Amino acid sequence: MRMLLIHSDYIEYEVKDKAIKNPEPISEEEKKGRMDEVLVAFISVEKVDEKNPDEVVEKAINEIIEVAKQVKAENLFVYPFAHLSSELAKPSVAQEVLRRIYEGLKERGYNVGKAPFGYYKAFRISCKGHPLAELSRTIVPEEAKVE
Ligand SMILES: C[C@@H](O)[C@H](N)C(=O)N[C@H]1[C@@H](O)[C@H](n2cnc3c(N)ncnc32)O[C@@H]1CO
Repeated sequence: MRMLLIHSDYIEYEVKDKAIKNPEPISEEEKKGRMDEVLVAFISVEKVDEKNPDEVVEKAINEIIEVAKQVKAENLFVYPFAHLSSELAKPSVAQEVLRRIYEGLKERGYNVGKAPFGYYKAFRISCKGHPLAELSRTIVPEEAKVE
């Protein structure tokens, strides 16, 4: 899994079109969204994550929370983003992994937003620009680590 973490004044998105055959069903109000004072996690779920989705979900949640504490962000935003890797997991696995990350962050008491899965989206983001405002993380299951 590849994550790009951007501490932002705001993130806003607008759904434009379906990008896969069966995108996540969304309501009218979910076609646009905005969150202010937020740590945005752009996430590409990778093929290697299919070896142990449980583990990568847990690791991703912990990584995001660690950065949220460092930058003192209370709002989090999970953004499915298929552009951080050339070895993407199939959509069904990716959607479930992202859903579990979203739910796990909420369970840990954070205010969490998300962008819909499976669409082309326009988005605007305002990065805060401080030294920890732009971070990336790579997460792989233990068994995928080569000696
Ligand atoms: C396209 C761009 O504007 C938009 N931002 C976009 O990326 N849309 C992606 C994700 O929402 C989702 N998606 C599919 N596979 C994956 C994956 N392995 N990991 C994450 N998301 C995925 O399906 C869409 C098409 O790949």
